[in-house]
Amino acid sequence: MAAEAAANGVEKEERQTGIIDGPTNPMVTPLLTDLYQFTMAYAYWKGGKHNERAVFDLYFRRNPFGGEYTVFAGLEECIKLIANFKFTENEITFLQSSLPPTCEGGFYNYLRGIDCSDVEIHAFSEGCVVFPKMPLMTIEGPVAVVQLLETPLLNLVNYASLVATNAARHRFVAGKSKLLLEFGLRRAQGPDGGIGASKYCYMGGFDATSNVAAGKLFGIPLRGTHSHAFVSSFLRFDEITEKSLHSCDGSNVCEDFVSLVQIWLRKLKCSDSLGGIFGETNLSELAAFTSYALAFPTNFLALVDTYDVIRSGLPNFCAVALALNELGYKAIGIRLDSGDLAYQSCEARKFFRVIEKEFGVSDFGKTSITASNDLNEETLDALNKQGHEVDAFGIGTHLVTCYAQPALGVVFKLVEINKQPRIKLSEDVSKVSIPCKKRCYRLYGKEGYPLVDIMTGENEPPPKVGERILCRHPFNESKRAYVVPQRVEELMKCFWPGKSGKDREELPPLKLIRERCIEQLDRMRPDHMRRLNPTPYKVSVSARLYDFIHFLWLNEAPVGELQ
Ligand SMILES: Nc1ncnc2c1ncn2[C@@H]1O[C@H](COP(=O)(O)OP(=O)(O)OP(=O)(O)O)[C@@H](O)[C@H]1O
Ligand SMILES: O=P(O)(O)OC[C@H]1O[C@H](OP(=O)(O)OP(=O)(O)O)[C@H](O)[C@@H]1O
Ligand SMILES: O=C(O)c1cccnc1
Ligand SMILES: [Mg+2]
Repeated sequence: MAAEAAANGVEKEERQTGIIDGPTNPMVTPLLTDLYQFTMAYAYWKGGKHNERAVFDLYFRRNPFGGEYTVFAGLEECIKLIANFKFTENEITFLQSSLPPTCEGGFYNYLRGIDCSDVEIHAFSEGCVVFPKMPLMTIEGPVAVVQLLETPLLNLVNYASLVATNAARHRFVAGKSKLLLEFGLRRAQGPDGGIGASKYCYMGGFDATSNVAAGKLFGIPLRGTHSHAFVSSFLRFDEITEKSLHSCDGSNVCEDFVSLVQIWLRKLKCSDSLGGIFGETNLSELAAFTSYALAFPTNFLALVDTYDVIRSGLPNFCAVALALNELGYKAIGIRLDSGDLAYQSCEARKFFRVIEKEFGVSDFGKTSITASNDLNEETLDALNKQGHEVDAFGIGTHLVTCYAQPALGVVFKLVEINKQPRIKLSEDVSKVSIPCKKRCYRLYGKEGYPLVDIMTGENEPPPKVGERILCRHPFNESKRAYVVPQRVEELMKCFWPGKSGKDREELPPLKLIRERCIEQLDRMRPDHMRRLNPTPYKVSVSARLYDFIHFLWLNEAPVGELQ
């Protein structure tokens, strides 16, 4: 394992060519592709076609999760791959042993020499809200090289965009004021799934992750509580040997914090307003909470459902929180991880408010309530409908595994070769590709909302503010509309100029991408965003592009013969 890691390190060093770092995951190499990309590359090379200039579009056909929007994610990792795309000798040797022995040696010399310096990439900015059929990325370059990129680019964009969209959808249901914590690492599809989930859930609007490696790699805020194991690991109070605690301002020391907690529990039991709600609480749980508070007096948050939330966890938490309060500390709150989260959160809030009033502890009623346990869009929606008092949600399995829809169908299709537009036909009209190298615009209406996205041919004049333009459904003749845009936004920017001499768009830090994503989602018309029967956002082509698609379609489709 160590030798392998060292070898990977050497390979990585050998590969570094650009000023852009390599992909986050060292498994992302030019070999992370399907075999058929190499066999096609060989056949292109053998046929002398490998340097023909090709244009591919990367796009998807349907929004995920029954919604009408998608968040585009994964671009930075794509550019990191492109910037460092170079075969190592070791990889060439492996390829030589994997392709048929009839493949000529000259091909491997060709592979040795290739990189992405002649590849040009235009793309939407990462974190943008995107829609079906629009090219998210356009990749232009020597056909054999771009062909090799198909699988890794799809791999880097598919899950990233899916999980970022899932996160955005969870944020939408939870509401802006809630703290959203991604807790999915243990359930994610392997280490890369876990790291990717943390990065892209943050991008899609989560506030923090429990994944420490992701915190280090991407600067995502880290948050966490503790587990049931910590609570059940305690049997008795006398396990706590170091009982002293400095007051928050350091002015005095409480020599026996354990006794102070027990005094507060008795006070709670005797309280007029709380009397009768609980009797004997679980004392091993109280020992666990006390010990945790001694370890983290400024960050005390307790998981209260190990034995019984109302009869034990809640009063035990409050006893510790009030003892901390006496020393000038403010407890953070509780986490609920089972049972009826709406009911329990409301009960907990009542309990906190009573304490605030009865013991005069200001803001105790606002003590934070975190909820977790198999949460998803539906449960968040159900909690909202019932009414709840949860301030923060910890979400794992459903979020990171994209349980509701495990894949986004992003595809990579040839749209032009040697300046000749190409089309892929299908019985299923939604699968017909849109030919040509294109330009993409978002047209905004009077109210400031995006109205429609439109694709035009590369050399068509762009839509102009205040000028009426016909927007046509790419395949359905009767669906068309005139639009007078109040604002026109060109959507694709050059992220990798190749030899074009264009400026390269900078890759922004994750935090800025997240801000862009949140801002774009906010700017959408609400009916596109609602969960039930959202209105589809219109994606269109110019009249000229429409005519050209259908001309090419007729040209390429064989005429049937009836017998
Ligand atoms: N008020 C509520 N309305 C709708 N769904 C809820 C509500 N409260 C909790 N849930 C959801 O109900 C499900 C309860 O699951 P389950 O029965 O497995 O948990 P539990 O038995 O309470 O907890 P555990 O088995 O983890 O101790 C979870 O998916 C949770 O998110
Ligand atoms: O439920 P998720 O959305 O995946 O969130 C993460 C879960 O992971 C932890 O416990 P774990 O599930 O490991 O054990 P538990 O089911 O017994 O709580 C935590 O207590 C949450 O319940
Ligand atoms: O910090 C937590 O509470 C946490 C982290 C991961 C999974 N479940 C909970
Ligand atoms: Mg669980």
